[in-house]
Formats: sequence, structure tokens, C-alpha cells
Amino acid sequence: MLLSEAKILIIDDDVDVLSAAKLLLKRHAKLVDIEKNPQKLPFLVTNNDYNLILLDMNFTRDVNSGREGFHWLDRILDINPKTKVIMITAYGDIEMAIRAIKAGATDFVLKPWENDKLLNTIEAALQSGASLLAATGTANEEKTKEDSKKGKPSADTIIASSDSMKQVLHTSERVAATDANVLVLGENGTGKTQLAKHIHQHSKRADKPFVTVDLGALSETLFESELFGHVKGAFTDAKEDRAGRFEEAKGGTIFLDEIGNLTLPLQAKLLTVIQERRVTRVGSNKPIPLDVRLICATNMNIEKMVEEKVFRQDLLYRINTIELDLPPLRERQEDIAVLADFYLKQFSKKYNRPVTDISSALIKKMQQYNWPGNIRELQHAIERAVILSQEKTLQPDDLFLKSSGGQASTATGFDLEDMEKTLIVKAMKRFNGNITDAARELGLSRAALYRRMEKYGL
Ligand SMILES: Nc1ncnc2c1ncn2[C@@H]1O[C@H](COP(=O)(O)OP(=O)(O)OP(=O)(O)O)[C@@H](O)[C@H]1O
Repeated sequence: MLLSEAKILIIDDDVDVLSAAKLLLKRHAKLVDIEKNPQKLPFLVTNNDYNLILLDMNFTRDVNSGREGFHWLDRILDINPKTKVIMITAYGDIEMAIRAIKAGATDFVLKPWENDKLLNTIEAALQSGASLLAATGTANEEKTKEDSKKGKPSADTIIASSDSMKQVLHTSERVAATDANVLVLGENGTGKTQLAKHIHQHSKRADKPFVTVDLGALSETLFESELFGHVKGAFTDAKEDRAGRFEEAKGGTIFLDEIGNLTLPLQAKLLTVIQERRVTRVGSNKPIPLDVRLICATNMNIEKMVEEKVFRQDLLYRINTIELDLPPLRERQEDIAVLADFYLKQFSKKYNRPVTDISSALIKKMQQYNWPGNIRELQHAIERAVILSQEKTLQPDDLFLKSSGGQASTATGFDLEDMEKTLIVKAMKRFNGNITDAARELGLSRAALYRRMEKYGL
């Protein structure tokens, strides 16, 4: 829709922001309302058909949690999922802006904004399709939820351009036709779970459940009842009979992730079940025959664990009839560009962003990086770059990677300091080294900008 036909609401507790925005927008839009108090939002949204809302992330001074912003974003989308919401965020809140977009906001603007930029963002938001969550997110999530309830994995695309990955895929498809137990080895985020699902999907068990158990997250006490089930009264909390995960997977595949984390006593219990091919619920003495395909995975060096006697050799022999080794991403250079492009397309569609390409300089940068978090890290890095970029083509500066790459990634896979530094460099370039203008663009005082420049040695 056109800006000239749009009804806009601006919510911010800063009256200066409200009047500046209104002054600008009323020249372009059909109607512009402003409101200082977010508590009035539900009433306003219910009674007016706003096409777009500019919403501040932080209403409480000095509290930059963005919690209120998220709360009001949810309320708006609950009342009218079609509303385009643009979050107003302060410099330094980028992390939060990304979260807001993931939660359904259409876009964000940094405070203080440039008028042209704000107008462009609003126009693009009005022209974009339905609100993200309403359009793609929830629909896909619902489908995935629905599928996983039925125990069916959703059909994920496996990208494999490198010879090593093609070889793994080829073997896994051949193995899929058999009932052989498979052990998938590989670092975190290399795609072990995805490969296990792929094997299941290509097997004659594809219509039956695919059940995942994260053994690393299972406590010693829960292990038996979770995997084998229990009967009513078997222990205090056993209020009724319950089937275990092995039974749930009947006719299908059970995927035991993080098998290297099992303690020796639990390894013994698992071995008995695999050898006898039957399970007995805790508190019962009636064994139930097993009809499952077993796929296990670990990121540990399991052979070494056997040598060190922390993993049972007889168990390893049982689970690794076929062993598939997923190479780390840094060893499959040919996959990097294809994967990055795949995720670029996926996320720019999901978040309605204008990004369509990756520059060859960025591809080179990605190929030189060592990806400690493998494909998962690449996926997150591209997702963030797509959300943050305003251009059609992603450039090296748009992707924030650990510089030398030797370390494991941060919990978020994202380094805020790197990002801050890059933003400062960009702003300084843009304003030809003019500190006052750069500071205004970044929403910092001159002193604060000086301090940061000193910190980063700029
Ligand atoms: N070949 C591939 N093509 C496309 N996407 C992939 C591929 N391999 C993995 N992915 C994606 O990368 C992410 C991580 O993959 P997955 O969860 O399968 O890794 P994992 O090895 O099981 O990780 P962890 O060791 O942490 O459990 C997932 O979102 C998955 O869809």
C-alpha cells in the first residue's frame, strides 16, 4: 500500500521524538496519531485500523531490556496480526531489534533517524507482504509442530556440493534401505540430526515415527523411565502407565543424540536392550519386542573413549554397523557459498528483506573463516546479516564473525564488540571523519564516541 493512504500510529515516551516524527510523516501519510502512554495501545489498535505502528522498544528510562517493547509488539499482533510494526531502537540495541524482527516486527529504525531513511523503511514495510509471523513463521512452525507430533521430521533440504558431503549422502541413502544401525559422527552443528532424519525419510520406515532423544539432557534417574517407559506405581511420580521413547518409535526410527555422554552404567542398560531387542517398562516384568531402526550420534571421539575405557567397546560395535562421518564446514569449502545462498534466500523471504546476493568478497571471507559452530553458526550469521542489511548485496562488513576464528563461538554466535566497531567505522566513513555527525548517527554523545574509538584503537 502507498504511504499516502496509510494510517500510522507512533508510540514513544519521548515527546520530542513524537513531534519530530509526526511533523515529518503527516506530510506524507493519510493520518498520523501519536501517543506517549503505551497502556493506551490496546484501545487504540482495537478502535483504529492502523496500517503501521512505530513502536519504541524501551519505555522505561535507563532500562534497555526492551521487555516492554516485546510485550506491546505481542499485544499489537494479537489484536491485529496484519499491522506492520517498526521498532524504534537506540544504538546498541541491535541484538534486541533482531529479536523483535524474529518475534514478528516488520523492521526497525535506529534513533535518532535520518528522515529519508525512516520514510524508506516505512514505505518498504507498507509494501511488504503480510506480517512475518502471520505469513510464514507461524504457518511453518505449526506445520513443523504438527509433523513432530506425528513423529515425522519435516523435509529439510540437505545442501551438498562438496565431494565429501556428496559421498556421505550417497552412502546414507544406500544405508537407508537397510535396517542397519548407524552412528553419525561430527562436530556440533555439522548436520548430524539432519542426516539422521534424511536416513529415516529415505527408509521404508518413513511413514512411521522418528523419535529423537537427547541423551546429554537426560538425568541418570530419568533415563530408564524416559527410554523404556514405566507402569503406574513404579515410583512415586508414576501416576499412570507410560510408554517409553523406544515404544513410541515403534515401526520407525529412534535417534539417540549425544550418545558419548552416557555414563557406563547407562551404557550397560542400553546395550542389554539393543542386544535382546526388547524393552521392559520400569516396574513391569513383561518385555515388549522392539521394532526400531537405531541411529546414534556424537561429537566426541568415541574410539578414543573406548581406548580410555569410558565407552564400552561392545556397545560401540552394536551401534556402529555403519559409521558416517560429517566433515566440519571448514573442510568443505564448496558447500559454504551454496549454503550461504540457500539461507540468504530463506531468510530474506521470511523477514521480507531486500537482500538477494552475496558479494564475492564476502564469500571469500566466509571461506577463510574456520566456523567452529559449523552450519548452525553460518545459518545464524546469515540470518543476522539479512535482518540488518539495507542493501541488495551482502558485503564482508555485513557478516560478523570471530576475527581469527579459532575460538568457539559466543553463546549467540555473534560478537557485539565486533559489530560496534564496524558500525563506528562505517559511520565515520560516511561522515568523512566528522565526529559530531557520526555520533549523532550512532545515537552517542561525542565523548562516548571518542571513548569507544579509543577502546577499539580507531
Ligand atoms: N547439509 C545441510 N544443508 C542445509 N542445512 C543444513 C545442512 N546440515 C545441517 N543443516 C542445518 O544446520 C543446523 C544444524 O544442523 P543439526 O542440528 O543437524 O546439527 P547437529 O550436528 O545435529 O548439531 P549438534 O551436534 O549441536 O546436535 C540445522 O538447522 C540444520 O537444518
